[in-house]
Amino acid sequence: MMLPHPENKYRAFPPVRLADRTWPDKTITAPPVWMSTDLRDGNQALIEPMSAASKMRFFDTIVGCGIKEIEVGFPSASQADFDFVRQLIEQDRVPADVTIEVLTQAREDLIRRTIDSLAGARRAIVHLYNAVSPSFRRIVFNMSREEVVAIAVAGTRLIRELTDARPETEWVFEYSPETFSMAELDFAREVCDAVSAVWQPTPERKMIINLPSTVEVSTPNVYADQIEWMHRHLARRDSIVLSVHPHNDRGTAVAAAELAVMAGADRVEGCLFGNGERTGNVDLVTLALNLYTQGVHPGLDFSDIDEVRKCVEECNQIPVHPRHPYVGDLVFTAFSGSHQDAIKKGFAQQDPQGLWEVPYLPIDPADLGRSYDAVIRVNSQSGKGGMTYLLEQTYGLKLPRRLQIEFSRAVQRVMDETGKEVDAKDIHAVFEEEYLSPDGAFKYHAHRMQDDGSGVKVQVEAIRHGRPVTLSGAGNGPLDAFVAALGMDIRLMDYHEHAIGGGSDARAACYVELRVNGGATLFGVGIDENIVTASFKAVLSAVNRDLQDGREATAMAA
Ligand SMILES: CC(=O)SCCNC(=O)CCNC(=O)[C@H](O)C(C)(C)COP(=O)(O)OP(=O)(O)OC[C@H]1O[C@@H](n2cnc3c(N)ncnc32)[C@H](O)[C@@H]1OP(=O)(O)O
Ligand SMILES: CC(C)C(=O)C(=O)O
Ligand SMILES: [Mg+2]
Repeated sequence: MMLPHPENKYRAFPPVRLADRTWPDKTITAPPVWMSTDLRDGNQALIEPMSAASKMRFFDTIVGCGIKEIEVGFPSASQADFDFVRQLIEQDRVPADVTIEVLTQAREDLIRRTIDSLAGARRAIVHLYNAVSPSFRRIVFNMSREEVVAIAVAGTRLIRELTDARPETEWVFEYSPETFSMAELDFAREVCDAVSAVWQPTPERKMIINLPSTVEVSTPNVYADQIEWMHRHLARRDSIVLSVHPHNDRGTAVAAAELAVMAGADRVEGCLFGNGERTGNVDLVTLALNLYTQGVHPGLDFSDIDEVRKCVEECNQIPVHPRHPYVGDLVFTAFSGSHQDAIKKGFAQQDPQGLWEVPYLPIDPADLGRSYDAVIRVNSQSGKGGMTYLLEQTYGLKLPRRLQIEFSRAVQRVMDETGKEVDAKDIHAVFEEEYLSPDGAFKYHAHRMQDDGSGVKVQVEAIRHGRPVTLSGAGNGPLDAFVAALGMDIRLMDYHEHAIGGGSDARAACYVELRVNGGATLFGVGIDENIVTASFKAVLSAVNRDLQDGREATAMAA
């Protein structure tokens, strides 16, 4: 089935005539004022609006993130919203540097109730809105342009009158021409100018004009043009905080907000992780961290982002998507081999004091309180990089390169069988089974060693096929003597060792690559508190693997 033809049902949103637009050449060098509307726009979009306890928990989390303006509800809409505002004020829950905000329609009874809800507030933003776009004027209000302007002006006048009568509160006024994104620019300006003419803001006592993409209907460059146009044409611009409020209907709210700030916006309204009506409000966390990765501090704290997410998910009862920027479960995870390889090399070479340069990771997960362990995950698309990274990070095992290649085949076999992702524990289990298995033909028991300066003699007590045996040999060093004691055709091709852990718990890991009976080379691994014992165990590990592979070894005949 094809989608029906759209030409007769939908039309393109017209571009803005702004040939001398300046925003494309701008960069963002300072954060905007952030306003969280989680408790209003976010809350009104929930299947079940939050309880007072959840709202309070969410409020404290928003404060903890460092957001200084918080829209806490629509107090004329319900007793619950009214009571929550009262609770914040009466219980003195609002820190001195935080301002609460409330929304109201431009209707007299609603405005009166809204102002009542704020009695006793130290500072408050009263947010008035009415829709201005042609379709809303026609479909929702059945009003002319003049009548729509009159609603806004009357609402503003009443708020002015009511707030003037309560000078104990520091009042800030915000006006939103709702549906701005779909409105004629000259009319949006006309309404905003009419409102600011009533409020009479000054550079010392600014008002907020908030230009929402109530519904996102165009590409973000068009929204940026709309904002730049308003930025240039609004009356009393020096007395106005120009705010934007993008929704995400086309999935480009973050881009729209960023371009809008480049176009002159001073302030952004949104929600944490992008909750909100329909496809959501713009995600403040993504915006803030996008800035952070450009070297501009957003002035917000997401250093324990998982805690913030937990609160938001529990209060909203909506999970954050696993691929959500910065916070999703899978965003610091690489499954594919070439990504894992590059990330592993990046971490190894990253200068802790230098510029962040780990491939594929635009941000250091540690900055967000997320752990490196979550970075690499292994499934059938993965190469050796991921699995060896996990072994090193979790178990301190630093496999030499050729062993990595050999071992990755063993892990791949397991994944091909199960078809599932494996974690560090699973990988370690495969490693133990392959290299450290106690079930091999040879088992080390004990050894004695003599070094007379000209050579080394060893006597090794071992179990071979369940029977105790004593093996003796001499050589240039312990390993040479031990290989001689085995009486087999063995060539030592490569040898690596390193310590695991430190202090009294330290152990040694030895990796040997042997050619047994002229066959293909293979690795053995030994781990022990004693470095010599670890090397003997590594040789036996390789020999056992050779025997297991069904290759004939001279030892079998002995
Ligand atoms: C884009 C946004 O997010 S805007 C915020 C939206 N949020 C909410 O609506 C949540 C809270 N709202 C509510 O609980 C209710 O809508 C209330 C209590 C505010 C009002 O409820 P009601 O009185 O039943 O009115 P309702 O919401 O249905 O609004 C419809 C009426 O308000 C008028 N209206 C709508 N918006 C506005 C406005 N901003 N200013 C003035 N009048 C408005 C409509 O024209 C309509 O009038 P009509 O009945 O004469 O045709
Ligand atoms: C009230 C306004 C600002 C709003 O939420 C919107 O237009 O999306
Ligand atoms: Mg909104």
